[in-house]
Amino acid sequence: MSEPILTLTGVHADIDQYHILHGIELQVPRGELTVLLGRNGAGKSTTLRTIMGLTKVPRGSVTFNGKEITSWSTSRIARAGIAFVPENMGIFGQLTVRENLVLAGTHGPLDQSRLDWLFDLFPPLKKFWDRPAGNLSGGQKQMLAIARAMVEPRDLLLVDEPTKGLAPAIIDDLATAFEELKAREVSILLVEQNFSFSRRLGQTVAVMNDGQVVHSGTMAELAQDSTLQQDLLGLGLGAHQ
Ligand SMILES: Nc1ncnc2c1ncn2[C@@H]1O[C@H](COP(=O)(O)OP(=O)(O)OP(=O)(O)O)[C@@H](O)[C@H]1O
Repeated sequence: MSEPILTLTGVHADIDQYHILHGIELQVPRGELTVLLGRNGAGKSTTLRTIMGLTKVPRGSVTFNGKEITSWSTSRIARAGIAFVPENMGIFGQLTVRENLVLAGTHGPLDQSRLDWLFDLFPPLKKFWDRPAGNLSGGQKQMLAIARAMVEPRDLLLVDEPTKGLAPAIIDDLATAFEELKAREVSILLVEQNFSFSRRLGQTVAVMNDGQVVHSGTMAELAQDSTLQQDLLGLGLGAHQ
């Protein structure tokens, strides 16, 4: 296997006086989709925020593309090639799709070939180009949020719970969009609680509980092993199957 694009080794993280992550071990293979599962409060969002340099890391290391980025600023981490879609998506509802994308660019005017790449991935963005983003469906808003994060080329995409609050038909559209991203071998780390969505998309999986990764392996192994599933579902995933 080639070197993982991202490796967390013994990562601890604090928010104010609270110790939230207790020694995270996580590897994200290059060109694959990795799912981070776990019950509410397990520390999944904090793990993504920590990768982005948004929480304090008193111990441990984060390595991206062979470079240790643990103490880098968030803007430097983003420029180094990590895109982040937080749970609230961070899109502007009153601005058009085009305006949302223009505002996300940091290197001047949008690159047309990049836009064509994004339209090919997410056709609704082209269709609703001049419409307010607030009028898009929940799944289309997620597509716009991902497009904003990747409006300039990035090597790794972090997405926090994209299915949250979405109806099943919309989740299906979103899964198709992620399959398109996978087909382009974008490296993705996806936080999810929806196990069927995760099983459909994930190649690698890590499961968190109480600020630690308690299981990691292939999604195929987890999908076939009902005992293992039962153990992990016992952590609280069952309600979201
Ligand atoms: N700003 C904060 N101040 C104090 N504690 C926090 C803060 N943010 C998160 N926590 C705590 O950190 C722990 C991990 O939260 P986190 O949001 O990372 O979990 P999660 O696995 O993403 O859960 P969810 O699916 O509910 O978002 C939880 O116990 C949470 O209460």
